[in-house]
Amino acid sequence: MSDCSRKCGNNAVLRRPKTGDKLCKECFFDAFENEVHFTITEAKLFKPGSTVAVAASGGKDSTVLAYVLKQLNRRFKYDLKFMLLSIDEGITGYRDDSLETVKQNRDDYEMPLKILSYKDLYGWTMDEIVSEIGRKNNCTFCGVFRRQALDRGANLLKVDYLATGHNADDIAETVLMNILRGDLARLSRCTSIITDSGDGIPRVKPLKYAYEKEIVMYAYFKKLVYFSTECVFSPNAYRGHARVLLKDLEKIDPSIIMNIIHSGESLKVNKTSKMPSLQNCVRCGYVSSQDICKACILLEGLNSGRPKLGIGKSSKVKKSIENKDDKVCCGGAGQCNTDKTLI
Ligand SMILES: Nc1ncnc2c1ncn2[C@@H]1O[C@H](COP(=O)(O)OP(=O)(O)OP(=O)(O)O)[C@@H](O)[C@H]1O
Repeated sequence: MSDCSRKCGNNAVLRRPKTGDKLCKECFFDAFENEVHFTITEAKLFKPGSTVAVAASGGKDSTVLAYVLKQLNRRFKYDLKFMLLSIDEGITGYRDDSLETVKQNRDDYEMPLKILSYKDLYGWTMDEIVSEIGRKNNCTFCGVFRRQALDRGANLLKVDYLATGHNADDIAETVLMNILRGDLARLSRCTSIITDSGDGIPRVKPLKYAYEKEIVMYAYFKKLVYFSTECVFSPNAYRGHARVLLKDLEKIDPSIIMNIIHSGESLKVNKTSKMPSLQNCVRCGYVSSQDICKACILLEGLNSGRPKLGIGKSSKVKKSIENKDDKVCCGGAGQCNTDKTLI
């Protein structure tokens, strides 16, 4: 390859997927880290002196996130403390292996690690849920439970922020998905770099503008240890379509990813559109747009032998629950997410 475009005197070893610049390794690291730093400072993501839980799956995004945050904290004196928070969904041959990677990250980056499991929080592992529901709708359970589990973990650790490794591709995919579904409520909030989990601990996305391809390159050239196997259960089909579409568009012009994010950020929801109002779940207290939150409904279905209960339309679900004696979410087993003492 030719000379580094930054004229540092080194040979370029890569072409940046985001900008097309030909860079040497050091200049790429510098550019990547400076952009994440810019994202953090522009959005005032963290207050100095705070504690941040990094949601760590062992995958490339959260591994790079933990590593870069540590670098930037030292370089720019953010005065932050970090912890790793992992959710063990109970997926044999996938999460058990990736958690070993997270433990390695814990040692390498000197960040304390907390692991919470679905089994302890909800009484079910994903392996058990899949044996009930099959492979078709299992992502619904996993996504809903993980979101709540991360919030519970952040509360348990008493951190000031929860940082996730969502990258630019993830956000652009979500914008596309919400447009395709006509989901205005989600469309209006999916590009936010800071979101409120409902329990007062903000969720932040420092890699919001980092391209997935660059995250992989950064991890590769830094020789970071991460887990790259796909989940053994079926992927979310709808997101899969948005993903394929985005990858095709990226081939035509990589800046399409940023353009989609910026378009999503600029969208204003028409005031006449009906938006759900948020309240607290009457069972577990978690923030929800319905009387009973999605996690409690899914759990109700599992515990009452009707695992598809939470999969359909919410109006049908409500009717079905009202027709049943549903005073106890977990059938009295004491393992449902109404039991806050579990964490
Ligand atoms: N089991 C988990 N425990 C803790 N955090 C998680 C877990 N799964 C996902 N996350 C968080 O949510 C983010 C987005 O998750 P997603 O499932 O989209 O994974 P991904 O894009 O493959 O990211 P990664 O490469 O970090 O696994 C992750 O970067 C991580 O911060």
